[in-house]
Amino acid sequence: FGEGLKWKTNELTYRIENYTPDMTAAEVDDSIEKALQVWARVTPLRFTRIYSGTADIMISFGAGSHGDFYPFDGPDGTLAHAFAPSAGIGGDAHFDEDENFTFRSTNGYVLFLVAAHEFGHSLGLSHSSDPGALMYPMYNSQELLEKLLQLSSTGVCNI
Ligand SMILES: O=C(O)[C@@H](Cc1c[nH]c2ccccc12)NS(=O)(=O)c1ccc(-c2ccc(I)cc2)cc1
Ligand SMILES: [Ca+2]
Ligand SMILES: [Zn+2]
Ligand SMILES: [Zn+2]
Repeated sequence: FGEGLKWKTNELTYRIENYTPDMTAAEVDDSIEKALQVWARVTPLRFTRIYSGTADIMISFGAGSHGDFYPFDGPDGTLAHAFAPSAGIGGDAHFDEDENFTFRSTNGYVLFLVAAHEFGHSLGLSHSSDPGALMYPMYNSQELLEKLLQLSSTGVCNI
């Protein structure tokens, strides 16, 4: 997804375009904000939420073919994808509505973790080979959830 590009400014806007029925709107908002905070802690970036118009990072849920050239594949498989920094679709993050996203419980995909991973791509990062890394290509909730919750408490981070 066009890795390696960087954002020109440190002030980025994001917009949550729609919600998943798997969680309450407040839980989705909280998951997205926390996922962005993870990156705000380790970069000079600042994220501002907007409620209309076009944001740098447009966040939406969709299933199957949802308007770009990367249709989703039903339950499991691809969970989400995000586009590297650029105008238009760049930075946008799409989440596969056919997945069961959860707030904190592990009987589904923890939205906070998937979003944090996707926003890494939105910032131009590619995958890491370190299995403990947030940008590891495989979703592994337990270890990372502890690490990220510890991060949000101590501020130390080795993503
Ligand atoms: O990696 C992704 O962002 C997507 C899209 C994708 C597929 N191949 C590539 C290659 C390069 C970049 C993105 C993608 N693949 S995915 O299977 O939907 C996927 C999403 C999130 C995660 C993930 C979530 C949470 C943690 I912690 C670590 C990984 C792994 C795999
Ligand atoms: Ca899927
Ligand atoms: Zn998409
Ligand atoms: Zn990824």
